[in-house]
Amino acid sequence: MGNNICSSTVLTAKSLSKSFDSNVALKSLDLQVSSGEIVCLLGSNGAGKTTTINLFMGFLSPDSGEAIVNGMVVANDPAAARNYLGYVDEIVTLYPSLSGRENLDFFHALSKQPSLSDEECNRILSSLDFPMKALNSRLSTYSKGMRQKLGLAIAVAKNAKAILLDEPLSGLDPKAANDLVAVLKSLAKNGTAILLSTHDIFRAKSVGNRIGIMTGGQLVDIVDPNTLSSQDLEAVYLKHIAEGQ
Ligand SMILES: Nc1ncnc2c1ncn2[C@@H]1O[C@H](COP(=O)(O)OP(=O)(O)OP(=O)(O)O)[C@@H](O)[C@H]1O
Repeated sequence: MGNNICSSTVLTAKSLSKSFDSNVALKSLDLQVSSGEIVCLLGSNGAGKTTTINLFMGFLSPDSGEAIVNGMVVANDPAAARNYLGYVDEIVTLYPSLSGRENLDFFHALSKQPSLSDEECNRILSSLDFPMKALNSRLSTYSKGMRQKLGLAIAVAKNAKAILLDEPLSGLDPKAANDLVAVLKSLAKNGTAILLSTHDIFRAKSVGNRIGIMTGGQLVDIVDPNTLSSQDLEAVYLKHIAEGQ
């Protein structure tokens, strides 16, 4: 992990399973993500990545097993578990007619924190390399990369122990994707645990400390990207996908 933060487990999945009728979306997932660590879930459509994130967020209840956040079983009190979490989904669901600052203040208030001073707001947004001149513009004028940074700012402002991102790289241009990777690395360096889903093998390699490969609702492999070239990682991924079909 290469930082001085004492690492501890923030996210744990224990034999976590979820089906929708007869469709097994997630089968007996065991996974841990520690403070300061970035874990990428890589898998094709329908592999179970979003279901995993939704179970950690408490948006879904498991059929069996447990999603645990900072020692709390999420299903016992999803709202309390979410106090420790930041969440950035693919479309970054924020209020389009409010400004960036108004969105930040609104979501910050929902997490029952004291209001953010201008100084704190500037410090957080600058650390995420957010273009400050856009802060008072309506969200509907923001690019996806800017909305993601605002979503991350909401997480940072509430001191989230873990941030979960569902497909954050899809639809980003290469510079915005590079920016996001840099921001996520810097958040992890400061001790945040990060779990993200992606289809992008090469970005997963550049951002992840570990890469979990999922197919058909199962975590079939966890690889250390530092031990593999991009080509080898792609070959391992494609082999698992072929075996899962
Ligand atoms: N709310 C739901 N109702 C019914 N089936 C669902 C629901 N959510 C997910 N599924 C099914 O569960 C399986 C896993 O879906 P999931 O969204 O977790 O996959 P994913 O890896 O995130 O895929 P993608 O890359 O396409 O987002 C799929 O077969 C999907 O159709």
